[in-house]
Amino acid sequence: MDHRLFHIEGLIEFQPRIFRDDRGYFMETFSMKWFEPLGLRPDFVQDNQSVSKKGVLRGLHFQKPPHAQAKLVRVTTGKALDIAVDLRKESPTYGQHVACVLDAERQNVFYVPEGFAHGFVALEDDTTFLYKCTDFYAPDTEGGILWNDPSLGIDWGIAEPLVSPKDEVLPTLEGFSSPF
Ligand SMILES: Cc1cn([C@H]2C[C@H](O)[C@@H](COP(=O)(O)OP(=O)(O)O[C@H]3O[C@@H](C)C(=O)[C@@H](O)[C@H]3O)O2)c(=O)[nH]c1=O
Repeated sequence: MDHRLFHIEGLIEFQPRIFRDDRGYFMETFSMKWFEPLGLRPDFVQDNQSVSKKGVLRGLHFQKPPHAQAKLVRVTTGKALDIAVDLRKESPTYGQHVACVLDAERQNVFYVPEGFAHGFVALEDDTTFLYKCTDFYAPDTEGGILWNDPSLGIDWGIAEPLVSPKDEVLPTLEGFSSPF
């Protein structure tokens, strides 16, 4: 299993080993052994799955403390451009983001710790997005940032994504008081 770090501390991309043979393939999709050498032990308590048509954009979302979530995300069909925006007030990279393409062929996995807003756009039809979370769904604590806030400077690579009404009215970063 290889991993890659980014200019924003805390984000990790994992590339699990895929064992192919005549039957197909086998792979580990999560192991605590990926995290322990990095000094981490995320306590995942919920798994989620969504399917999106090409051009669907979900985000940018987070849950506020005490129900903040770290997420371990991947796609099993299709492809997604995944975005994590650093909302940690004390972080030198506050407001900056990382883009990570998640690809069902590569089977790469992206770890987004607490303190980030997270979102993705489906680059193909039937993009099946799976993720583990370290806290339960707590709708009263949901928050978000507007996906096309110019101050974020995110290149989503798609002109007119399909966005939920809820996500269209999220606030921009200006004047936003981060809970992290
Ligand atoms: C997130 C979530 C939603 N739901 C329900 C509420 C709602 O009726 C329906 C759809 O919810 P949403 O529109 O919030 O789904 P969606 O826009 O896909 O929300 C997700 O977006 C990505 C980017 C994330 O990072 C996730 O944490 C989550 O916020 O599913 C749950 O039951 N449990 C959950 O954990």
